Parts: sequence; C-alpha cells; structure tokens
Amino acid sequence: MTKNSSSKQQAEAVSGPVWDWAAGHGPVTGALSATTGAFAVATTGTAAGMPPGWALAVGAAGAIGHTAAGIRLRNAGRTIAARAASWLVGAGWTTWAMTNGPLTWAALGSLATIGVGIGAATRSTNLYEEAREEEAIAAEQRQIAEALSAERREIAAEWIDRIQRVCSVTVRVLAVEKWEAGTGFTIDAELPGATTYERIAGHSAALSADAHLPHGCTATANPGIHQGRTLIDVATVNVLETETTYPADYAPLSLHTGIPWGYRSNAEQILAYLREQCALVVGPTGSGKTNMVHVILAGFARAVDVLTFVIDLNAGSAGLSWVLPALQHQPAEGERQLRPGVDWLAGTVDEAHLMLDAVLRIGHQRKISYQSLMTREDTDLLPIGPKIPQIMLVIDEGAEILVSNDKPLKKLAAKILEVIRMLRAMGIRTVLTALGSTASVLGNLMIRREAKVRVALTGGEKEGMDLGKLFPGSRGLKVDQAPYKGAGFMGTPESPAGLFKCWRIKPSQIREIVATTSERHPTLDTVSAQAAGEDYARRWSRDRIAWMHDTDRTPAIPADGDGTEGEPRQGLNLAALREPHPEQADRSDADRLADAFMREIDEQFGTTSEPNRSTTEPRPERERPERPGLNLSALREDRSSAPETEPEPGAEGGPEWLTDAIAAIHDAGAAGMKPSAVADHVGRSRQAVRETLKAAAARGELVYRDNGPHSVYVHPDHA
Ligand SMILES: Nc1ncnc2c1ncn2[C@@H]1O[C@H](COP(=O)(O)OP(=O)(O)OP(=O)(O)O)[C@@H](O)[C@H]1O
Repeated sequence: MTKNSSSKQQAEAVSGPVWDWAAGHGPVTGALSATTGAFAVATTGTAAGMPPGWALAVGAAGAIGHTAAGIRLRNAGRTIAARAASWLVGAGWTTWAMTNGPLTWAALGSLATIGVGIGAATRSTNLYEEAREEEAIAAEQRQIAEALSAERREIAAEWIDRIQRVCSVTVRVLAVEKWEAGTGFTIDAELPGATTYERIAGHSAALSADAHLPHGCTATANPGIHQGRTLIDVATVNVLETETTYPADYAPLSLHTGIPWGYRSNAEQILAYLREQCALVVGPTGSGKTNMVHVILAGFARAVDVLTFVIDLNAGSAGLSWVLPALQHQPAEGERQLRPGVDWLAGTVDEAHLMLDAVLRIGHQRKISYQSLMTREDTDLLPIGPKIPQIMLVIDEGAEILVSNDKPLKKLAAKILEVIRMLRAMGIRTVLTALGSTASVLGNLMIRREAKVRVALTGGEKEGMDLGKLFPGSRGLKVDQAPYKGAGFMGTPESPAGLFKCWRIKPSQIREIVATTSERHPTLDTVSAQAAGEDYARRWSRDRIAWMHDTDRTPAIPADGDGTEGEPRQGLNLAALREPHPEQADRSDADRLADAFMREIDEQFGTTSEPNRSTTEPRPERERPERPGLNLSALREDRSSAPETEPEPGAEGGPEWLTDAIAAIHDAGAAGMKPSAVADHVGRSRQAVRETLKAAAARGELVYRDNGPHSVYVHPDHA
C-alpha cells in the first residue's frame, strides 16, 4: 500500500464512503479476501440457484470501481490494470464455478491458483507504486536543491567577482549557507597563497557598499576553519534597526556558559565569557548605555554563580532599579522576602571604598583559604560555582574614575586597578562603562589589556568614537553602520568585533527578573563573607540605604568641598542621610522600611551577622511622618496595631540597660563605641540601641561623633 493512498483512504474513512474502491489490502489479505469472497458467492449462489451471469456483472462493476479509484489516486496504468484484472478473473471463476459446481477439485484447485496469482500481482503492484512515489519525492527534492544551488552558485560567483574587484583577492567559494532567520548568508571561502582573512575584513565597508547592502548591514570577514579559509558574513536585512525586547524566559545562566548581551546581524545571540575577562562598555549619552547596563545586570541576576556589586556614583541610579523592587516588596503570609537583583550597591565614594576594601579582603582571603581546594582540583583558577560565586563588580562610568585626576577618585581608582590586576584567578572581575572611547580612557593600558570583552554603543554618535583603538586589528568598522540606539559593535576573545544590538529591557522586566531570580542568587561563601566582615554584612542596614528611598528628592546639592572624600561631585548630598543625627527627632518612612528590609534579609538569607540580636525582640513604635510621593506597601500597616513595648527611647531615663551602655561607652574613652558594639555589649537589637543612644545624645548624656559608617558615641567626659 502506498503512503499517498493510505493517507487518502484514512481521510475518506473519516468522511465515510459507502463503498470504498480505494480501500487497500496487502498481498495476502487481498488474495484471501478475493478468493474467499468468490468461493462464498459461488457456493451460496449455486445453492440459491442464482443466475451465474450476475457474478460476472458484480465483477465488472468491481473492476470499474477500482479503475476509477486508481485513476483518482494517480496509480500507474499497470497497477489499475492488475487490480481490475483481479476482479474480472475472480468474477469469471465464480461464474464458471456456479455453472460447473464450486465443490470440485478442479474448481478449488483453480481458485487456489487464482489466489496465489492475485497475491503475487498485488505485491508487485504495491512495490511498483512505492518505488514510483519515492522517485517522485526524490525528483521534487532534486528540483528544490537545484534551484537552491543555482541561487548559491549565483551568490558565490557574484562575491568572487566582488572580492576580486574590491580587495584584489581571488577566493574559491566552498559553500554558501543561508541564515535560518533569513537575514543574510555566510560564505565559506578559501584564500589564495599567503593571504589572510584580514585582507578581506579590512574592506568590509567597501564590500558592503559595492553590494548595495541596506544601512546596518555589513559584509564581515572572520577567521575560517583554518588560517587559509575565511567565513564572510553578509547581512541583507537590518535587524539592528528594530527594537527587540529582552528575551522573556529568564532561564538560569552560568558564568561558564556565557552571559548573553545582545545579538548579531544574523540574529545570533552574542555571549560574554567573564570568568577571566573584564569588560568595557563605551557609549555616549543617549546611545543606550544605561539600558545596556541593565541588560548586563539582568544576565548576572539570572546566573546561579554570580553576585553583582554595583558602584554608580551618579546617585546609584544604575543599580537602584535592581534593589527597589526587593526593598518595596511586602511578602504575603508564608512568602519569602525578595532579594535584590544586585548584592551590593554603592552610590557614594564612601560606600564604594567600603565595597572595594571588602572586595580586596575577599580576594586576598580566597587566595589563602582556597589554596588546598585549588591543589585538590589541580587548577590555578578558583573553581567558581554556586557555592563559591564569582563577584562581578559593575562600575558605571568606571573608566572615567580610572583616568580621573580628581583626588578623591584617584584613591578609588587605585583600588579598582588592584582588583583588576590581582583578583582574576580568585573570581572577581569588573565591568566598566565609559562615556566615550576617548584617548584618555583607551590610553589606559590596564583597561586595554584586561577588558577584552568590549562594546561600543554608537547610537549614531561619531564624535570621539575611535573604533580602531577599541577594536585594534578590526579594520572596516564604521560608526555609521549602526546609527541606532542600543546598536554598536561588540568583540570578545571568542567572537571578533562586529555589529551587534542590545536588547531593550523595560523596568517591568527588571521587576520580573528580580522576582524570578530572588531564590536563585548564590550566597557569598563563608570564607569571603568573613573576610568582607561587617561592612558587607551591614550593606542593607538602615543608615546605609536610607538614600535609596529618596528617589523623589529633587535638588542635587553639590558637595561643599569640606575636605571629606565622601561625596560625589554631582547628584544627591547623601551625608545627611548616612547616620541619623541626634537632633533628628523623627524617623522617616525610609528608615522604617530599611529596618524591615534588613531584618527580613537577615532572617531569611543570613547575609548579616549580628550575634546577639533577638529577632523576636519587640521594636518601639515611633512617630511616622507622612511623606507625599512614597506610598510603599511596607508602610501601610495599621499604626494602632503596633505593640506597646519598651519605653519610648528618649523618654526620661531610657530603658534599664542604658546605664550599662553609658558605662561601657565611658570605658571606651575618646575612641567611643559604635552603636553596633554597644548593641553587642548590652545584648539588644541594633535598632533599639541606636534609638536609645540617639535620645541619650539629645539629652546631653552622650556625644555623637558623625563619621559616616565609622560614627561613634563618646562619653561627654572624653568628648
Ligand atoms: N537596545 C535598545 N533598543 C532600542 N532602543 C533603545 C535601546 N537602548 C536604548 N534605547 C532608547 O534610547 C533611549 C536612551 O537610552 P539610555 O537611557 O539607555 O541611554 P544612555 O546612553 O544611558 O543615555 P543617558 O546617559 O542620557 O541616560 C531609551 O530611552 C530608549 O528609547
């Protein structure tokens, strides 16, 4: 039975023909059915005295029916003839048997012979039909292949000629492969003699112009399977022009298998491998750099073996979108607090110093503590994984910090350079962004040497875009090939510099990713967490993240040059928020929210270490000033339901343990004590202790010495 006929029969079976002439039989069942049918008609017809001519009439009708069905199915003539003949022979035998008696040896013997004959004929016609059908399919495929290879031959001939004219190189094209996305093709060509692929790569722009490729499309020569071959990617559809949103699957990623940063002209994803490499992303204002930073942070958030530390001295704006969804999240009953999409965010020079110092301590401690692990694993690279995560330090406009002549930034730069220089093997790498690929940025040897994953977002900007410096050796790249936001050039050690486009990532996607990946982030390994110490453990504490709630603050107050290194030149004046001043009688909503957030993070993920803290310790209810513009869910709790517990800090005398605390502070002398140390001493929560000490300072019982994260309380005797 042929494939075609069987499918048609199935279709007809569904519609239910009354008499199915096309109904098929195998050689054995066909023959059996014919002979038993004929025998039954002959015996019952004889017994019932049926006129023998009727059998002949039925046989003729069968032959006509099968012939019609065979024609409809486009069976071969010999198949139709064989099937019609089977009917007629069967009918002839029936007529003869009815005339001469069916139950004779002659009748039975001839019927058996007819059966064998029909079986053989059916088998032969079926085989013939199958062979016919296969031949038809093969012919169709041959026709398609011929048409395709004709097109390929045409492409090959056209490009051999073009390369000869434009580059004066005569190549031999071995294959032309069309891209699945239908946006271009790749030519696999053999180079003559001692010619290298760079000879063709250098003429990329001229080749693209000669081929009249649309804007945003290029012909780029890349290394081939060996040095005598080249792969020339020719994009014919401009995928860089269209805005494509970040892929929504948010599936887990690993640093070892690459983090996708965007896609090439052939719609293929381009991956950044950052286990050993640092990265540099250059883009002038408006080119889509901030968007790209978010795409990079999205990839790190999805990775199971990466913790991201962000330094953004422009008020932390790059990392805020990754923290606020967690900060504002109010878990339902039984739900876990969301973890931020980045593990540490520094928005000020002070906080950046804390972070970099911690990172350097982590790196040095890893070198010592993981020696035996590395010996066991027989590697000189720390085995990074979910248990010992890589720390990716993302520094927005970090390249500018490195080349800055500003005194406060120079110290920061020295630490960043130390991280870049010293901590590759220990799984700490950086992604720096820069506003422009200016000579000062790219003139920095360290950046050039270490940041081998490089991106230039052009957005049509031509000024200060020295692609030759950013991608040395990649001639033929022109800024005007990618005049679109989020588009530019990317090159990695694995993938030569070429056009690329970054996905567009929307704030709603960032929130989704924070929620989706919350449980996926690794925790800092104990060795590193201990080395990072308090500064890391308390990175989400109220005083250090208070500024994050100030997203609706308007004036940007420049640092007033009081000699402190702590303030960025632009952006928010955060000093007022860093440590609550004793005079600050009221705590803000932001403070409260930060407390809740840190408490949740501490309880659920154990990323801070506060040995004596009791999580069930009742917390004093305080005045809650209304702040228009912030309507965060964590603040909406019913005030009347708040527990009345410890006496209001600041009330006459304060709690009992205050005397003990004041004595300890007195004993500490002029150095004073940090609130955290006092909390440890009296065995109370830091929150309660801070409130009480603040009130005591307001009453003159203590003196508060404000020094950012190193602020202490001093006894008036030593102040
Ligand atoms: N990958 C992209 N695809 C499409 N459009 C984009 C892409 N990236 C950015 N854009 C568009 O460009 C605009 C500017 O992007 P973005 O804010 O990231 O640029 P920027 O270089 O950081 O500029 P600025 O420094 O002024 O913030 C976005 O609002 C968006 O409309």
